[in-house]
Formats: sequence, structure tokens, C-alpha cells
Amino acid sequence: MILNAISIEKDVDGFHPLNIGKLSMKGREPLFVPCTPKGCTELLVRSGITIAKKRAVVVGRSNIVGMPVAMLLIKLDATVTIVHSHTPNPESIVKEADIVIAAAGQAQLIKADWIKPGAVVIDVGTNPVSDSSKKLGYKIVGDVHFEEARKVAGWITPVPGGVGPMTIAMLLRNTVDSAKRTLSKSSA
Ligand SMILES: NC(=O)C1=CN([C@@H]2O[C@H](COP(=O)(O)OP(=O)(O)OC[C@H]3O[C@@H](n4cnc5c(N)ncnc54)[C@H](OP(=O)(O)O)[C@@H]3O)[C@@H](O)[C@H]2O)C=CC1
Ligand SMILES: Nc1nc(=O)c2c([nH]1)NC[C@@H]1CN(c3ccc(C(=O)N[C@@H](CCC(=O)O)C(=O)O)cc3)C=[N+]21
Repeated sequence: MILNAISIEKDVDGFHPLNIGKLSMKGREPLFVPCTPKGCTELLVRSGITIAKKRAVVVGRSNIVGMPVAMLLIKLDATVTIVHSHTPNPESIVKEADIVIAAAGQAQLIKADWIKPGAVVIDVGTNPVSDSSKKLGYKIVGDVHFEEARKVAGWITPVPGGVGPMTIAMLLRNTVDSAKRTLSKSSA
């Protein structure tokens, strides 16, 4: 498997099974945290959002977004529920959330009436939908119906211009951390 073949010290995506394993274990620290999940929690922390004691609902359970972002939120003392494609009545579960992380890969799945008034909504989705007014014939929308949901949410991230740039920033940070770690070892 390719992920296993990557040196854990150079795993700047944070996808190596050892790094994922450490992320999910109490008392262990991964060398790298996956970029998109870290981008989501960084947005929350830097916006002064309280995570501890809050109810968070993550929509999606993929290896690269849903599952690791749920692990990070648990580490930050949120109470976390994961909703996936087999979950009955996802809207009623999302409606209980103080913090919603939308990572289903379904264009505008999450409507305004799924959101608890004042909730914090982080939209990870990047879904192409056809739009003949665009040069490329499509535009990118999130997993949340932004124009409606913004009226209900306390905070909401747009797509584009939200989580995507944070993913890139976290990848750069992981890369710099990796280089620093290597240099500090070779000079020791
Ligand atoms: N902005 C960024 O930096 C990044 C954005 N993305 C975007 O985030 C989205 C998710 O990516 P990724 O996690 O890789 O996608 P995957 O397709 O790997 O996973 C999607 C997850 O959502 C669940 N799901 C699908 N449909 C529904 C539904 N109707 N209700 C509830 N859950 C549902 C699936 O459930 P099940 O497990 O049952 O199939 C699955 O767990 C995509 O739009 C992707 O482009 C991804 C990475 C980075
Ligand atoms: N191993 C792996 N690593 C990844 O990091 C990874 C992956 N696989 N698979 C696919 C997803 C998708 N992804 C995005 C990153 C940034 C933007 C981003 O910055 N988007 C801009 C818009 C850019 C534009 O408009 O062209 C924005 O949201 O503002 C989007 C999507 C990383 N992914």
C-alpha cells in the first residue's frame, strides 16, 4: 500500500497509518495532522470559538476529512457525532450541533433548516456544478446551501475562500515542520 511506503517523517499529508493511529490514541502525538482537518480546527480556534463542552456533528467519515476531523474535535473536548450516508434523519442530528463540519461531497446538501440558530458551520465540500455563465462551464459550491444557511448560522465559511486555503496553509506548515525536524536531527 502506497501510504505505508511513505516515510512517517515526510508524511506531510498526515495519512500514514502510524500518524492516523497516533491521532486516535490518547497520550500520543502524530508527527503530522492531516491538513484539511487541521485547517478546520485552526479556523475555529483562531476565531475564538469555544470547542470544549460543545456538541459537534461531522457529516462524512472519510479517511482524509471526516474521521480525522472528528478525532481532532474529540481531542479538543467536544462531544462528537458522525453522520454518514447510511444515517437516517441526518438533518435532526445536524440541528443539535453547536459546530457543524460538512464533508460529504454533496453539493448544497445541508439546508438552512438543518442548522441550529447561531451554530458555527465549517463547509469542507468542493463540488463542481454546471454554470454556463462561467468560462469553464462550472462553478464550485460547498456541501452547505451558503446563501440560506448564512442567515441562520452564527459563523459560516464560504466555498471557495474558506477551508481550501487553510488546507494549503497547513500543508506548508507541515512541510516546514518536517524540514526543521530533519535539520535538527542531522545537526545533533
Ligand atoms: N477544501 C479542501 O481542502 C478539501 C475539500 N474536500 C472536499 O470535501 C468533500 C468530502 O471529501 P472526502 O471526505 O474526500 O469525500 P468521500 O467521498 O471520500 O467521503 C464522503 C463522506 O460523506 C458521506 N456522505 C456522502 N453522502 C452523504 C449524505 N447524503 N449524507 C451524509 N453523509 C454522506 C460518505 O458516507 P459513506 O462513508 O457512508 O459513503 C462519506 O463518509 C468533497 O467535496 C471534497 O472535494 C476534500 C479534501 C480537502
Ligand atoms: N492526498 C490528498 N491531499 C489533499 O490535500 C487533497 C486530496 N488528496 N484530494 C482532494 C482534496 C481537495 N483539496 C483541496 C485543497 C484546496 C482547495 C482550495 O484551496 N480551493 C480554493 C479554490 C481554488 C480555485 O478556485 O481554483 C478555495 O476553496 O478557495 C480545494 C480542494 C485537497 N485535497
